[in-house]
Amino acid sequence: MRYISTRGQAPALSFEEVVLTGMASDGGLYVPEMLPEFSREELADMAGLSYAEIAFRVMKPFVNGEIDDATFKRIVTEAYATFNHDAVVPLKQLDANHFLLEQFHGPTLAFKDVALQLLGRLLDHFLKKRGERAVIMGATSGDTGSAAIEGCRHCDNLDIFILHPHNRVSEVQRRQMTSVLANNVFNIAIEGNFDDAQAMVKASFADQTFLNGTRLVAVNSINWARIMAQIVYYIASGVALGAPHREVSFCVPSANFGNVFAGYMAYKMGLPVKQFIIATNANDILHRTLAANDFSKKELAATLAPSMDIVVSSNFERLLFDAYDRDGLAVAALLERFQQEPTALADAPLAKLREKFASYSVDDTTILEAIRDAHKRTGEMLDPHTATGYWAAERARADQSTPMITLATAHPAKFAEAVVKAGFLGVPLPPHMDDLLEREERYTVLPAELAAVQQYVAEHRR
Ligand SMILES: Cc1ncc(COP(=O)(O)O)c(C=O)c1O
Ligand SMILES: N[C@@H](CCOP(=O)(O)O)C(=O)O
Repeated sequence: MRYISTRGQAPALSFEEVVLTGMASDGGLYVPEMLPEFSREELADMAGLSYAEIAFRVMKPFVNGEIDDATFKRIVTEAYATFNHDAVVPLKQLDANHFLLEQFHGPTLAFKDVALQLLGRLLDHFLKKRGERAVIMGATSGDTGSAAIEGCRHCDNLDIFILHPHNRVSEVQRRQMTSVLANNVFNIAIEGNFDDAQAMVKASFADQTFLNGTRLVAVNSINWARIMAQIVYYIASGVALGAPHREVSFCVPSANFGNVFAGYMAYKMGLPVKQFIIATNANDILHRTLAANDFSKKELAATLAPSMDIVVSSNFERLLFDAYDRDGLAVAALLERFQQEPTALADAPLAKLREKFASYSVDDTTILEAIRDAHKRTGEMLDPHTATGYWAAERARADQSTPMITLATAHPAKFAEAVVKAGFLGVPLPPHMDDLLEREERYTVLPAELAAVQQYVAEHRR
């Protein structure tokens, strides 16, 4: 198994190399040259296995023998032992055919833990084996940051720099990052938005001279290992609800598109999926593109679902690569146009996407309505991101008898503002975060300027 760039001009990499990098040198993202496929029998055999065992089976072909089976199994088992639910991502039935896939039982209460508990351990494994150090630069709209810090902070070979948009993440999210006072963890509050932070991280991959030869590694979903780990829960939840013998659909609160793209990979690997519903907040580029072929930037809006306040959706590039029949040059040309001016997809790729994907955009008022409605109908308290998915799924499934699995991407305790605005008293933090709001914080505020950020990283890395 080799990994190739979505823009077709960068060297192919091994699994180890792809884990230890970020973007491809041509500005693209890495994807497997060929996807492994599971037969119906192999899928059926996974029903009833532990999450760690399914994870091992699903990810083994991607690892390609570059980690021996016993070691990889240990890494996977340790990663998922950090979750406080035996099922890791349990399914909760809301009604006859609507299910929530609860992805917030990890250490930092959002779906990012599923991949980052694994990625931290993979980085530790490969860096120790090589006797190398590395610098992590990550951009976060609130959830990736704490999950990356939690997943990687025990790796002494890593210095972790996380950029979050100043005053645009929830208090709980900020404190989850800034109260980690380890000497290899550096939080930078950017005077800008998530897109600014993500652009600076990507620019740092494109020109790494400021690091004088030290390796730069990504923890965002531009790193293929993030997607790989996220494929697992689609397969695990699908087989739990009867796949491959029946189809399932998924509704995914989406922004940077890593989560739903992982679902699409699961489908391409053999999981029978009828449809993917993409739910966005008011930052609706994914919805506009699918519904109206309007692939254009719009000013970023601050919403009640702040982790999805993203305009430039990184992983959409991976889907475009597939939709454009893996023509890297066509993808590169489209994305260069997109950076300059409003653009549109060609007819054939758009038609291909519409075969499998539908989309909804959910504004703040509707998010609050969805939180209230879900609570009244099912007794569940949803976080505002999950609420976008719940609302979209309820609309989308009106014409479907297929089980609908809505991804519950975060715990409501992380987003008190929305919960209170919806008319509730709030949700307590779990015991391991009881004193979060009293913990000491450490972070540095910087302007949204690449030179300032790179200078900070160069000066502070150990
Ligand atoms: C809680 C939550 N839900 C949904 C999303 C959207 O996921 P993705 O960026 O993979 O589309 C994010 C982050 O982007 C998130 O933090
Ligand atoms: N919502 C994310 C944004 C970054 O997405 P990623 O999946 O590419 O890491 C966050 O919470 O930081």
